[in-house]
Amino acid sequence: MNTVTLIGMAPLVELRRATKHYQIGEKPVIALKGIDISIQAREFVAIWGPSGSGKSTLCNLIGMLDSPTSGNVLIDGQEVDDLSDNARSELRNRTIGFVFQNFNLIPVLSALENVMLPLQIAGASSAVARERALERLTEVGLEKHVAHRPAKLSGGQQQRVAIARALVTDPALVIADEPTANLDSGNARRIIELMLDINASHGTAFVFSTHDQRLLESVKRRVLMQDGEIGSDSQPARPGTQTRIAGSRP
Ligand SMILES: Nc1ncnc2c1ncn2[C@@H]1O[C@H](COP(=O)(O)OP(=O)(O)OP(=O)(O)O)[C@@H](O)[C@H]1O
Repeated sequence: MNTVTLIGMAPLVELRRATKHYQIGEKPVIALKGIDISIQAREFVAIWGPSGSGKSTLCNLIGMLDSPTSGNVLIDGQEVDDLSDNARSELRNRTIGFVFQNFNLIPVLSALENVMLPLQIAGASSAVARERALERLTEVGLEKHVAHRPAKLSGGQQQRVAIARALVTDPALVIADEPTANLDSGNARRIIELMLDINASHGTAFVFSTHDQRLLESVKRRVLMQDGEIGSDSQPARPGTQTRIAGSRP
């Protein structure tokens, strides 16, 4: 499996002094206050922190789903702002896969058809899409459930389908925004373990967000968000760094 397609000297994704302001009526909301962060190829990064601290906004900027109010986003050293909308979408589709809190599967399609879809949209034949989708569903442990529609699957199984779908185009990076928010603690842990396994075996980089500190035990690089800024408890990307889990929720 050819997962990592961008292996330049530059980070996979870099944000420089990125801010994000929203306007609610008259009231401005400053969601990000000038973030500097680099995600390297093959990294596994947890973005954690309390509700409203800016985790989703940060994930959206890293994944090019949204643009910063000021500052820069670079993908493999290339300024995203310099790209046309089409070039930007093409780069995003080629580089990044997404997993969402609500799974976002298409209810009338089977697990297999859901996973085939990104490849078919990208122009792959049904035969190729089917073969690759089956491989990914097998990797996430769902080879016996390929014909099931989402409603016939548990939450944990639906999220596995969503992970298989995110991986099917062989992205260098998967962004998972609160992927465990709708799962019980056992399934939540298994989803994190699955992402860690895929990261270790295929080199796919992962950025996932959570407000649940208990899910951070196995994750070496943790970025703490606090009021739109990166907090001082964040762990830098250093191989072998393992940190003590602090006792209280952020
Ligand atoms: N589309 C929007 N319009 C207005 N304000 C927004 C919008 N999206 C986010 N915000 C605000 O920006 C701040 C950061 O929100 P964000 O969703 O990034 O935080 P979060 O840490 O992901 O929170 P949660 O864990 O609850 O999802 C919050 O004050 C939020 O209300």
